[in-house]
Amino acid sequence: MEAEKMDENEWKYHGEGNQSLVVSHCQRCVVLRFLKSPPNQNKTSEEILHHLQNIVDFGKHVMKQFFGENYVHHGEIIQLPLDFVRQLCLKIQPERPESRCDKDMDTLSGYAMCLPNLTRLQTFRFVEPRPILCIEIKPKCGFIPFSSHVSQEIKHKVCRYCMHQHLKVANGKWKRPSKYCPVDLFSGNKQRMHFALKSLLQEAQNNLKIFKNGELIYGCKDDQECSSDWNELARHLKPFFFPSNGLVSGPHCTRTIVKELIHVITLTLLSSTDACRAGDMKTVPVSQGRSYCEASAFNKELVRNGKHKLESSGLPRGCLLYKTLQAQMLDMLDIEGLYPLYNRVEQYLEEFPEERSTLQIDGPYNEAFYEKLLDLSTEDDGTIAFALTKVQQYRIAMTAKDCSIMIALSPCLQDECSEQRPVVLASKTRFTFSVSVLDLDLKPYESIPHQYKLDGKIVNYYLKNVQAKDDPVMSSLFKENEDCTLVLHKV
Ligand SMILES: O=P(O)(O)O[C@@H]1[C@@H](OP(=O)(O)O)[C@H](OP(=O)(O)O)[C@H](O)[C@H](OP(=O)(O)O)[C@H]1OP(=O)(O)O
Ligand SMILES: Nc1ncnc2c1ncn2[C@@H]1O[C@H](COP(=O)(O)OP(=O)(O)OP(=O)(O)O)[C@@H](O)[C@H]1O
Repeated sequence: MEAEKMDENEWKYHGEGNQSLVVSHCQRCVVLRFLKSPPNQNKTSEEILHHLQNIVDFGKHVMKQFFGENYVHHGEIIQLPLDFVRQLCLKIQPERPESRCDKDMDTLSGYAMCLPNLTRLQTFRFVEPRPILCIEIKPKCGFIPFSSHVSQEIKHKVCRYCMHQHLKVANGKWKRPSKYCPVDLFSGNKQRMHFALKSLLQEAQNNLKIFKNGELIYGCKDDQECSSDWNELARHLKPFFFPSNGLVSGPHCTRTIVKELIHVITLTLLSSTDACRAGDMKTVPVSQGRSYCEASAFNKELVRNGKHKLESSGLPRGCLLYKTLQAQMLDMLDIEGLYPLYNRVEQYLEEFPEERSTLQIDGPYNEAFYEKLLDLSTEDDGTIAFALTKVQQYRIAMTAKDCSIMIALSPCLQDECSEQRPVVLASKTRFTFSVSVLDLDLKPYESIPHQYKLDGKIVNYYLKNVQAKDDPVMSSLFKENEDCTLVLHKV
């Protein structure tokens, strides 16, 4: 891309999260990703460049090893004319959701990341006439903590996402709780995965978005403005799934189309389209801990029907969900076991601040950094080296718990499908597809105390307001002492 010929009119607002804002090119399959920061907390150009370099290095040298070459797109840093960036910022400002405007896009440094547009198929450089559907899923944490450091029994039974839902609804972040449970999605069991995906379609929150030809057609633009009209969605999807059947309509048709969509997403999520270095590394056995969440609506339904055994078929080793789960499980000690180790590192840094760079706390995220992550021992020998390895592994796990998966699908005729491109079959169509992972920015070392506090809040809220209400004995105990934020232990 020629930076000097940049024209803001060729770019449009695409989306944003808490840390970055993304614009897409109208003709080419690329996006620009800009960092964001709170007003009046602008970083210097050098700091922005350093941050972006860290993001690229981390994707290239670390996350590619965990996820595989094809799934990760680390992108490159681009220096843009400041005038272009300022004009672009003005142009897209009206498109931005209000809830994201507490932070401003960086317009002072001129640096951004240039990445492939993952809402397009990865084999095409230019926007092409072929219709493309893209499903973005932010799956969140797919396992129940197995660490012996966990102090509350509930954490061994109910997953963090399901507990967190209650706090989020109470705080007004979402109007309704979602029935989605990540442990079902990561189970590898098709029935459970179908249920999880259907729940995401019912209440997308910030966990599901659907794009058609690069445009958002389903999901939340804003925390307030969510599109969840299945009839409208089916209207968009019909040409993809039933290209020659113009007559089918009505609720039955909507359900059929949504079912087809869920089926195709499940198959692509279970497909293996890449190998990776860490794939051969023995990380954490998926069988550790409980394989289902007690709060999952799917599980509750089974229990209601007198069935008590939830199946988890396990994920195929090569699929992106498996790799994501393995990376998430680098959180072996849980934040409760990790926090004292973080404090050990902090204490050491207080004594030897000059060691911060040798310890690679803030990078560089290179081959040496990756190599140190491979030590999976959990036996604490009291050293700073042990504490640091666990802290860095925890940061990787947190990153994998917050990343998103992009599935791009394009219908193809039988003779069009080449052997190089994976294909997935729906009942009336076949699709070529690509699966990628995005938002792999390493979570900051400094966020660990926040994680510790948030964990306590989520669990306490759940115990006090949800579990206690389900349990008459607990409920009366809480009523007797409304101030009690302390957690009750089983006797
Ligand atoms: O802590 P969580 O699980 O609420 O995750 C945060 C996300 O909230 P979510 O629960 O997905 O709605 C949150 O997403 P939203 O901004 O709420 O869409 C961010 O992704 C946040 O990451 P960062 O700290 O900005 O890098 C995420 O924070 P991290 O914990 O990943 O740092
Ligand atoms: N390479 C890409 N291709 C297409 N769309 C993208 C790409 N990168 C990001 N996006 C879109 O932009 C949105 C915001 O990007 P991203 O998730 O990286 O932001 P973030 O601020 O880091 O997120 P978070 O809030 O999770 O920290 C994504 O949800 C996705 O829809």
